[in-house]
Amino acid sequence: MTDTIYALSSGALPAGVAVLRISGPKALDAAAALVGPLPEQRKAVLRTVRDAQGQMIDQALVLVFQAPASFTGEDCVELHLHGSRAVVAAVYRALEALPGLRLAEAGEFTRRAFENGKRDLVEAEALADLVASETEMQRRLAVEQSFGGQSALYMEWAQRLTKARALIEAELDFADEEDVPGSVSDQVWAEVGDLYLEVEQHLAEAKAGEIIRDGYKVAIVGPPNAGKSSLLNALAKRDVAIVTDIAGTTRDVLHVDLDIDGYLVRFFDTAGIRETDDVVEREGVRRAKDTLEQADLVLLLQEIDSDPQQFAVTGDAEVLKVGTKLDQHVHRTAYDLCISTKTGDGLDKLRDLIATKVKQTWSGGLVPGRQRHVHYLKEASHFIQDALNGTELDVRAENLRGAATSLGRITGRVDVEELLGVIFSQFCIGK
Ligand SMILES: Nc1nc2c(ncn2[C@@H]2O[C@H](COP(=O)(O)OP(=O)(O)OP(=O)(O)O)[C@@H](O)[C@H]2O)c(=O)[nH]1
Ligand SMILES: [K+]
Ligand SMILES: [Mg+2]
Repeated sequence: MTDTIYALSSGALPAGVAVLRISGPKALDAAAALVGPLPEQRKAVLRTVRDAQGQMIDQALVLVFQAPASFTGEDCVELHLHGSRAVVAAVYRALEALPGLRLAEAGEFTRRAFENGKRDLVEAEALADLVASETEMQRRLAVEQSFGGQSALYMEWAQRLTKARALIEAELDFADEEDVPGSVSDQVWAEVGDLYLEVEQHLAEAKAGEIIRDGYKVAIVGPPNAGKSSLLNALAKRDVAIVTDIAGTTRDVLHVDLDIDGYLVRFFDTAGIRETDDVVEREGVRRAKDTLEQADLVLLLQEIDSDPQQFAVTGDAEVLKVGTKLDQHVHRTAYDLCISTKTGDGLDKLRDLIATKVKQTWSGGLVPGRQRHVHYLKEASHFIQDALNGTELDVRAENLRGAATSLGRITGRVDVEELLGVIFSQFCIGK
């Protein structure tokens, strides 16, 4: 029999309330052992929680969810206890003493929800993202993927592919017979071609998902003493980086995460880029160049009126030229923007500019949320491409099956053969 599992589902203790969740075949018995007769399901009732000796542990709200109408799809009980470490420890001890019960492993409730068909993989991952979300956009993306149409989109694509395959296979089977229309296949391949474009378009938005989840990466680069670390500190509003008038102060890459208009933006302060014999500084410069290449946006800092920088900016990130120490110079048009960290001049404008840029990265629609999704989407796309370019009809059909299977792996739900049954029941070839 499946173990019955329990764990704290709410946050760190102490807290006003601690929600302890019990799930599995013995959940109801276990809860009854602690609180006596259980309330009617889905009705919160106050009960006294006692240990096996009858000693009172706490008073708690008890909520019963009977299978399958629960988060995990199993019998579930929630105890809303007072959120103290000692209360929770005492309840854990009481539960541990019951046969067939054990503490849940990380993610085990959600895993059971998946196994019992309550959520697919995309929804389960998105739920984890939602719980971990810190910015408004991370929340929105997670909600979109958890309860929006992400899974339905992949399911629909798999369905279209499977239908196309069924039609192609039908043509193979009935090729010699007169009663099958000569070329449904032109139409089928045109539709597969449309689908290919849709998948590619969706894949092209993978970057947006990555930026929302992992942050929009802004590299602060430039020659030594340009004021890079001063800018990082000004943005962070605290002394994160060491600032001195010695050129070559920063060596390690330092970063600060900011929430700008609901987006996670990660600023990286780097070593001033220059030729140097100093081994440590040279490593710093190498890291600075690395950071530059991986950035979504580069802030190229330079003191106004100083000699133009001597290094090439590589990578495909957009570059903003920022003139620094505006308090000591007059504004020059050679820069996209001029700032002074001393007076704060231009900093709001810089922030606004970055906000505008990061907002352009996601329009709020469905985008691949994770590397795992991107992997299978690319796999599906390759299969579709091979199907479109192939010559042997049976090989082409097999590629269509491969593509549908890849899509099915994203949600972990789409059983291609099952889909085939659904589709075949809708048409009447060979009837
Ligand atoms: N007047 C003025 N001085 C500034 C400003 N920003 C930075 N400085 C000064 O310029 C010097 C270098 O500043 P940093 O922030 O350390 O420059 P950096 O680009 O990080 O330098 P490295 O890490 O050595 O590459 C320090 O003495 C700062 O006080 C500014 O806006 N106005
Ligand atoms: K410096
Ligand atoms: Mg510095």
